[in-house]
Parts: sequence; C-alpha cells; structure tokens
Amino acid sequence: MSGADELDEAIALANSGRTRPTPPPAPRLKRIRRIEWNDDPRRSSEDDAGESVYASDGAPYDPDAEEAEETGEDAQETAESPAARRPRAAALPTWEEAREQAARSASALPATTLPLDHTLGHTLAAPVCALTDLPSFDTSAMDGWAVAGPGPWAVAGADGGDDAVGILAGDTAEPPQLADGEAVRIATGARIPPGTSAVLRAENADVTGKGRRLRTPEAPQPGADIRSRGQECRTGDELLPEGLHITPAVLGLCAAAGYDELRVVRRPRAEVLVLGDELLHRGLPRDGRIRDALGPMVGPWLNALGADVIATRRLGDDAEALYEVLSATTADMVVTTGSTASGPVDHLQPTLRRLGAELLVHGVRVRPGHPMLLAALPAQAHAGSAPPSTSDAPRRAHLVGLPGNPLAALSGLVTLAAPLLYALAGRVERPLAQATLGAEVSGHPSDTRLVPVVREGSGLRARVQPLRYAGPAMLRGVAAADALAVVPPGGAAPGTDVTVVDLPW
Ligand SMILES: Nc1nc2c(c(=O)[nH]1)N[C@H]1C(S)=C(S)[C@@H](COP(=O)(O)OP(=O)(O)OC[C@H]3O[C@@H](n4cnc5c(N)ncnc54)[C@H](O)[C@@H]3O)O[C@H]1N2
Ligand code: MOO
Repeated sequence: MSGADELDEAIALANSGRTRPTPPPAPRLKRIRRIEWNDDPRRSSEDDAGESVYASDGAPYDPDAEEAEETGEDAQETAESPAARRPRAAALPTWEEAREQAARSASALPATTLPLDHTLGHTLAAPVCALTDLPSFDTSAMDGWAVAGPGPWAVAGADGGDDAVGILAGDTAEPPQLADGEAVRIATGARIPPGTSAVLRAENADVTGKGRRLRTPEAPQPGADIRSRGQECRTGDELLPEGLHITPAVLGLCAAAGYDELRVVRRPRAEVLVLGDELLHRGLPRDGRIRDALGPMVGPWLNALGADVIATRRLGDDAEALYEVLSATTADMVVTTGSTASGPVDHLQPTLRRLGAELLVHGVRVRPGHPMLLAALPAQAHAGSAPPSTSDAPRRAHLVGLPGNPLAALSGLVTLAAPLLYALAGRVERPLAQATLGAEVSGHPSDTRLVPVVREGSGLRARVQPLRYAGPAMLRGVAAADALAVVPPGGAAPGTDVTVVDLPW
C-alpha cells in the first residue's frame, strides 16, 4: 500500500473510531471460472455452480513502485512492466481535468423521434418551441362570475336559481357576449366571454333576486382572475433548450404546448462487467470471499445517470471471457469493476492492449479511485451500438474501468462515467453546486478527495456534514449520503466552501 493509500485508510479508520486491524494474509490461489452470463442482476445463479480450475498467483503488488510513482521518484521498472506503462502521478490529470476529458471524449448519439410518453429520461435533441399560445384562450382563473363593468350586475340569461352551472371548462360552444352590467357564472378553466372585464370569485359574490342580481362589497379590479391568452408563451416561443434532460415536468410542459412526440437523443446503452473470482452473489462472505457490492450498485447508478443498462455480467477473473465480451459488445459504454490495477489477475489493461483500445485516461489524481481508467475500444471490436431501428453510424464504444474498492468504483462513476454518459446523451450538465463544510476534512497531499456528506439545516446557504465510514472499501457512509464533497488537496477547514456532487436521485 502506498503512503497516500495508507493516509486514506488512516483517515477512514479515524473516522470509524476504530484501530487498524492486522491485515489478513493475501490468498495464494485465485479461482478462474468460465464466463457466466447473467442479464438480470437480481436473478443470480449461485456462483459456486459449475466447474472451477485454480491458478497460482503471480508476482505480488509492488508497493515500492507505487510509492515512487506517488512521489515522482524513479522506480526501477522495465519498459514493459505495468507500473512503467502507467503515467507518473504528477502527469496524471486532476479530478477536474479527468471530468473534462471524459466529457470531451464522445459526441452525442444520433437523434430519434419518440412518442411523448416514451421520452422520460432522454435528452432534448432540439429546442422545444411552443406550438400554441399558452393559455390558448382567455381563461377564468377562479370559480365565480364573469362580469362586465362595475356592479351590481344582472345575471345574463338568468332564469333564477343559484345552481345554474354557467360556462364550464371544455364547453365547446362559443361563450356568449356580455353586455356592460351583465354577469354569467363561470368555472375555473372556462373560456372568458367577450366583453368580460373581470372574474368575481364565488366567495365574494352575493346573488339576490332569485338568482337574477349579483353584487359584491368590493368590485374586482379590471382583468382580475383572468388568465389572458399567451400569458405564458406565444406560438413559436422557445420553451426549453436543446440538451435538457427530460423530467416529468418537461413532459407536462411539452404536452401543454401541443406535442405528441419529441426529437430526443437516444439513451446510451451501457453494459456492466463485474470482474473478480473472489465475489459471491448470494449469502454471507465466507472462505476469504466477499459479496459483490458493485453488481447491484453500478447498473442502477448508470440508469439514474440516463443510461439503459442492457446487461450486468459476472466474468470472474477470466481474461478470455473479458476479451470475448469486449470484442462483441453492442453497448455504447462498457463499465468494468475491479482489475484496474496491475495485480496478477488484473486482466483489464492487458485485454485493452490486446484489443488495440486507446487509453484516454489512465489514473486520476483523486482519492479514492485513482487507478480508474477510460478507453475507447476500436471500431472493429465494437459490433455496433445501434439498435436496428435507428440510423446510427458505426461508433467506437467507450470503456470505463472502475477500481474494485467499492467507494473507489463510485468515485469512477462520478469522475468518468457521468461526464461520458452526459456527452453521449447530448446532455448539458448543470454547474456543480457549492456548499459550506460543517467540519474539517483532512486532505490528500496532492489529490482531490471525494467525501460522502449529508446536507443539514434549511438556510439559503447549503451546509454539508462529512460522514464517517468513508474508506475506499466502505459504502456505509455513502449509502447514507446526499452528495459527495470535493475536497481539494491539503484538505478543507470547517466553514470552507467546497464543490459538491449531488447523487443522481
Ligand atoms: N501495487 C498497487 N496495488 C494497488 C494499487 C496501486 O496503485 N498499486 N491501488 C490500490 C487501489 S487504491 C485500488 S482502488 C485497488 C484497485 O484495484 P483493482 O481495480 O484492480 O481491483 P481489485 O484488485 O479487483 O479489487 C480491489 C479490492 O476491491 C474488492 N472488490 C473488487 N470487486 C468488488 C466488488 N464487485 N464488490 C466488492 N468488492 C470488490 C476486491 O476484493 C479487493 O479487495 O488496487 C489497490 N492495489
Ligand atoms: O484507494 Mo483506491 O483509491 O480505493 O481507489
């Protein structure tokens, strides 16, 4: 473990209020299983099923090489060693640079036209302009009386009775012209009759003379409670910009403005590959093996960011299976978990080299998660991202390699996967929010830290409180969090304003 990682662990331990335990010995054997296909993460087959073969571990991690990388000192590496291939710490992008690079690495997927009720969660591929004035006619804002001129008023066409319904919302007949001194009962949303000067609310009206006369202690102002045509927009006005994420409110507005279908960017298709022979998918951790925390987390997380997750597959530490799947993927974006480092069964980097993938980001100055990577798969390794019904040109799929430590994986989702997904979806990202830290957060000497926080208080100024249990292998903090605070190198004192990344739900 490098000095920086030790710092992370020490911070996490201090946060959890416990002392450093003796680390268990590293397992000597790694199981290699055949490819296991599972399109439904909830329908996991027992991981123990099927034949297993065993292979002995190769060389252990070399903490000295990592330490040299961290400090920028020369490590004694050959040109071919994995550590030699990885850029030195000082050359790695900062957290902000990595996000920008991920955002720049892909262009928006092609646009398509979908029925309005199928567009939720997509991105607008063109501005939405009003197809009608809104309101499209002068409308009563209240239940009451349409009145013409100052009162008292004669109830128009009244044949007596308080229970005459008058003009209702949706009445297809043109409302009758009101003469000065006349009134007619009207419902909220009904068309205003020509000649109306105001709407008198029912609760302010006195009806006398067997329903023939109407008076009020306080006459309504001209125009009161009339929503005039075009108040919200005129036909052709731009209501929403291209690049906006389609929310339920957007659906409502588009329907009100006359749309039956929308031009949208199709949602990026994502495939999740969970790597690691040590992972169990049911029951309690046992025999040195642990539960897969990322299979259940990554797909839904990508979904919340706007991707359609076509499969979550558990591949174990099987280099050949990984090669096969990456060669044949039909996704726009593949997300792998684990295997980003240079351990004996970390097959991701060798497989990317074998495929001829282009490494776009390889290590980021962020904790946890610094071994995360982003690559563009070669076009020939990508069977084509287009569902048959669309006119996609062949595109290169991207791969985001999330580190195996669960909070580090989440850091990779926030740092690389989210900006890449937004770029593919043509979605304009809102500027990240700022908030005031409620407590000190110790920093990494040279890297940004992402720290789970909860919002507190109800003032205008957002305040966030760092959570405990925020070590790289822990999810306990983030599972209770509202956001991640972006803590700059060196740390941040209480009362400091920091950037916060809201969790995507
Ligand atoms: N010599 C070095 N060793 C390590 C370095 C380094 O720079 N030099 N970095 C450390 C850091 S930091 C991280 S993070 C990990 C990244 O390793 P990998 O991405 O190769 O991940 P694995 O080795 O496969 O797993 C790491 C850790 O996470 C657990 N894991 C993996 N997948 C899951 C999952 N789906 N659910 C729950 N837990 C998972 C795995 O069992 C390991 O404990 O490398 C360090 N080492
Ligand atoms: O500490 Mo590692 O940074 O868990 O990514």
